Amino acid sequence: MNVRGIVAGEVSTRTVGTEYGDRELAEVPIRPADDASGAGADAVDQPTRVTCWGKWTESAELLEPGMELVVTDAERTEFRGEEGFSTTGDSYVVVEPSFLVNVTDIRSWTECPRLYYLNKLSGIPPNYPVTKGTLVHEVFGDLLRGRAVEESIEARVEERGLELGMLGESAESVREDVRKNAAAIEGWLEQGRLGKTDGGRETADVSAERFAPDESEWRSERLLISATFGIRGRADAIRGGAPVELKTGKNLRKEPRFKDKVQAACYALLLEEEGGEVDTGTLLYTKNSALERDEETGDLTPAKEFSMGSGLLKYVVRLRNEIAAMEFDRGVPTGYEGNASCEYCFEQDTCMVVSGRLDQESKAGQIGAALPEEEREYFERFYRAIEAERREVHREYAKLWEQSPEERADDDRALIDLEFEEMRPLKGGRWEIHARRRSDESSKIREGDLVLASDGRPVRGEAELARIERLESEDGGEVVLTADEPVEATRLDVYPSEFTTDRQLSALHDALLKGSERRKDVLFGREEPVFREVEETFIENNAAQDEAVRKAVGCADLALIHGPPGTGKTYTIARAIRAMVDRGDRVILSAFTNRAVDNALEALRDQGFTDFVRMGTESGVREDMLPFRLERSGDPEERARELREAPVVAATTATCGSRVMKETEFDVALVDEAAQLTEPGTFAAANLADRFVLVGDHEQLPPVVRAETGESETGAAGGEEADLSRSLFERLVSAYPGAGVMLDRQYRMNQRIQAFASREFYDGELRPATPEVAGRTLDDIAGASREALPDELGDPVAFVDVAGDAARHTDGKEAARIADLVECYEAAGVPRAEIGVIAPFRAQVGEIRGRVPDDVTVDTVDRFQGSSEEVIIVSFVATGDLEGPIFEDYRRINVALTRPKRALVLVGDSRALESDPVYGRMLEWART
Ligand SMILES: Nc1ncnc2c1ncn2[C@@H]1O[C@H](COP(=O)(O)OP(=O)(O)OP(=O)(O)O)[C@@H](O)[C@H]1O
Repeated sequence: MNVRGIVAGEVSTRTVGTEYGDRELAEVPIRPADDASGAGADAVDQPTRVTCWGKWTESAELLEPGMELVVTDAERTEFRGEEGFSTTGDSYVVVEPSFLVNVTDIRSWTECPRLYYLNKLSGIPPNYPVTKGTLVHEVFGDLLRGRAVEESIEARVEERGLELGMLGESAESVREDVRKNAAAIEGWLEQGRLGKTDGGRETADVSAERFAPDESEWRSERLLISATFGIRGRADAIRGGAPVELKTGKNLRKEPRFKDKVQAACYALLLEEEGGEVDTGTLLYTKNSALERDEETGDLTPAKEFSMGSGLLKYVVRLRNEIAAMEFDRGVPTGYEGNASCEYCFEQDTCMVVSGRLDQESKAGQIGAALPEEEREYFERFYRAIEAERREVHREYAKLWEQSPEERADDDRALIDLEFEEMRPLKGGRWEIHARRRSDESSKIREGDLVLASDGRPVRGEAELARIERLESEDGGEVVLTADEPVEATRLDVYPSEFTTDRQLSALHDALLKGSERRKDVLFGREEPVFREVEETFIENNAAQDEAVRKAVGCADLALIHGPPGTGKTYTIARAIRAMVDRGDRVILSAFTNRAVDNALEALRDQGFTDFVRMGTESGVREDMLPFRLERSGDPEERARELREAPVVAATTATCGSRVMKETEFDVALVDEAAQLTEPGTFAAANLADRFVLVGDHEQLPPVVRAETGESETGAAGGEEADLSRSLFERLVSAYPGAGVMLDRQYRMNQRIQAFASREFYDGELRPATPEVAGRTLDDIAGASREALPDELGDPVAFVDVAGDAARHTDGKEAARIADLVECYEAAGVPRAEIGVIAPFRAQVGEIRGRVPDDVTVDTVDRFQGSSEEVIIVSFVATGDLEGPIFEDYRRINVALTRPKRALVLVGDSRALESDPVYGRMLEWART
């Protein structure tokens, strides 16, 4: 039986005499979880005790009250009349099982806990050995899938042209390198095909039959997630049910390296959880085959097998527990936890620098002066906040097994209704998977997303990471996926990714540990930002825009452009970039979303400037910008030159944090949608340049933060997450008002429409740019007339009162009324595609979508930011005395109300809305 619960008090350890001699035990008081399978109904919520024997005391000693604990194969015990549980010989003790530790992290933790931490901080370094390693792995996968070796090498090296070019490598020398490593793989596969083992001592007791390499027994790259052990990873390959790991280094001993065994053992655990029996692991050291026998002594066989004992499996779980326990309170390892020797460590210097700069205790010691206290404190705060985000991502993972498929679908986290149709192998070894939808349920899944495609069981079944190439929303709609491995997909799940957390952490690290002193002086308020006088006039007809361009061009450190809705941010950005390029600056243009990046490029093109390259994936970049997209594959030198020499490079902030981009430098970083970026998220772009210009509006959507603010789960005072929800843009606007300009003339809304937002959010300073804008109405649209509208919709701003029903997140009556309104506008001659409907909850979005024609855009506020329509209808789903916030915060209301150009209709329950002061004022405005 498995016991799961929350640690409810202090753990006590002692030694007792048993019939086998003295043994250690640890007693852990726990509160069993509701679903504790073994606890029995009567024991639910009753504190009880788990006794952990022997080596498991090490894990038990890591426990603190509040942590979660799982003991597998526990047995019920009674001791002095008290019931409890105890570990058995088959048990595993798992600390904080919902914290999913990566297999590669467990591997670096065995080398040194500090290495694990350093890897997390600085991300994967851009260097040739890393890229070569990836290439060899890719070729390995290809060979297993039956691709010819030369073809694979050729194609894989070509694909990484840009990356290799930035590292200064030539295609020919890389191919040669990879070829040498691939020889080991090929030789080994060949042996396998002949039904032989490699003859090493470790394999003597492994029968050849068991590994009789029937092709169907092979699988390359397999994503494995364990709910029980809290471990996740991608195995390089699985042969006859056992893990095979590829290492591009050499190993001249008979035995695999210990850390490599640990890694293979992790995969073995993951495979065993699926029901297999794993008793061997194989490590393939590809460099061995590239060595000359007469120059090296030792065992040159690349493949080394070892037998997988239960002792090793338990050991890796204990290692994993150390990581999970340390991460519980987001601690920082010192290196003393392990017994590695710093002397032989390649990372010793980095380790000492990080310890020195952050004044951390470390086994390697410290070098260099510590950062000023405020910077260390800042680092600490943001580190913790980012790690809190990571925890939230892990919680999302846990939902993969905690929620039923229906619950996941209701939560918009999965499409569970697919009918699998067919799979086709693609050139290059990938697969194209076709399926059809059986309903038109909404979900968060979009084209271009990476999802977990499965046979219906994302954790225990067949599951693969797949990209959505096509996703039709209606019943019977087509779904096309591409994946490295075939999977008969009937279900797609949102794949929780730590990508953003990882990138934020390394941007934070780079900003503080590698950033210029001058930049930090300004960021930390020790020096004021400096501006050069710029005499030139850039924009004749808009004084604020013109000043914004002058600030952007003249800043020595930073400039801030505050752009309320429709004030020409994009136009100003394009003008500023041209002015900078004229002065000889190289510019990185970035934004939070692909859409904003493409919009800014479009504005540049409209202004006659096209000397830019667009970084991004094919599915991320908008079609009209694809011709400017920098192809990653090709000749290394050529590709790198294109990136290094372009006067303007455009990419999302996420891409700015990539390894390739870290190899480039710019004079200026111009970042749009900066108010939606966290501070570290902003650094990802700003780190690449000497100066930066942020453009945004902190009165619209803030950065998306998953972790809740307030009390943190450890009970410590909250607030650390709050740092992430405030953008650097917002902080700097209030710290240096003089460094910013607010664009105050809007080119979008009729005067009536903008009045409320101007007063409520922009101190009344937002005005229509021209009389034409101020006086816009539906009559300006060809074929449309306000005359044809019912009286209540005659004014550009209207309110339609619909008494709320009691439901929390939907309102059918309101949805029906909105469908009527859409018809009215259509009848009055407004094209459907010019009508947008905004609702606060996804459920209501679904409710409305079912009632209006497809070409009317219906969505939540977040999806509307940055866009506009002729007519906007807002559904409030307000009810009762407004218990919860409708639009989460008022900034969302600002976004909703500023999307329309010519007509705005608010639909809601006036009694409910009046109970809130801001909505009350909104009603007053809408009704006058
Ligand atoms: N100085 C100007 N003179 C004439 N037209 C302008 C000027 N500035 C902006 N516009 C026009 O106003 C419209 C809105 O500008 P733009 O798209 O740059 O706004 P934005 O602030 O980026 O909008 P959003 O709030 O949606 O991000 C565009 O059609 C643009 O061409």
